[in-house]
Amino acid sequence: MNNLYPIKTKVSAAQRHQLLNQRPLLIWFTGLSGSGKSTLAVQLEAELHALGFKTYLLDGDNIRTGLNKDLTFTDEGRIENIRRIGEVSKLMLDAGIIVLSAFISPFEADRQQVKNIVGADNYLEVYVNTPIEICEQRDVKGLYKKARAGEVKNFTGIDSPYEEPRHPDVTILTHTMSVEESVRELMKVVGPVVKLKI
Ligand SMILES: Nc1ncnc2c1ncn2[C@@H]1O[C@H](COP(=O)(O)OS(=O)(=O)O)[C@@H](OP(=O)(O)O)[C@H]1O
Ligand SMILES: Nc1ncnc2c1ncn2[C@@H]1O[C@H](COP(=O)(O)OP(=O)(O)O)[C@@H](O)[C@H]1O
Repeated sequence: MNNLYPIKTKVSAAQRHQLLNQRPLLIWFTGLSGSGKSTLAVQLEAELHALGFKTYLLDGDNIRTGLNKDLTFTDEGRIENIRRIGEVSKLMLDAGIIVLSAFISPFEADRQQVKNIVGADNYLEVYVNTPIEICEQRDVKGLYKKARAGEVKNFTGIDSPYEEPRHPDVTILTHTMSVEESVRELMKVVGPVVKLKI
């Protein structure tokens, strides 16, 4: 750090967390486009919120249209996208929030970097493992069709790589499970970590 002197606040992270009465956590969803990241993150957030947890969902639409609107889908663009999201997540965790992040995040090194940024204890990786054939059949946004036609370049799984997570905390097979079953699986893992208030 060059000539930078971060201020020392009077309120500590622990005090903020105590006031909110929860343990912050980053729930990091990774998977192909159309795998089910947003669907699961939206539903899981709704369930946590209904139980009284303070949450925030970060996904492509609220980040790539705002903070990261200068970034493309080249490898470099994706690397910087994930780095910034890791830093934003860190700030939100410091504030005491349970953060749900839904980004393709195709590179293992970048996911590891996020884990390092926020601290391993605060990071829970969810691999939304849906075969590309199923994602392509779903084609929720019509992007696979465009990518096959060459109208969208550097599309993940077609002409841009997706590296499978090596050690995900949870793997969800959306092609064999309903959304409800998948969220129940997630709650089983997330619940004990954030210490459900029941
Ligand atoms: N070339 C290319 N490859 C992949 N995805 C593309 C591309 N162009 C646009 N989109 C749309 O952008 C969403 C993925 O953005 P992410 O920020 O999650 O991508 S990444 O993590 O930086 O790889 C992705 O959203 P999801 O379908 O929710 O994954 C697409 O809607
Ligand atoms: N078990 C499941 N979990 C998540 N999505 C599922 C599941 N089964 C079917 N789907 C469907 O798959 C699609 C996933 O789209 P979306 O959540 O936008 O994916 P992504 O955010 O990864 O691009 C949705 O239409 C959703 O209804």
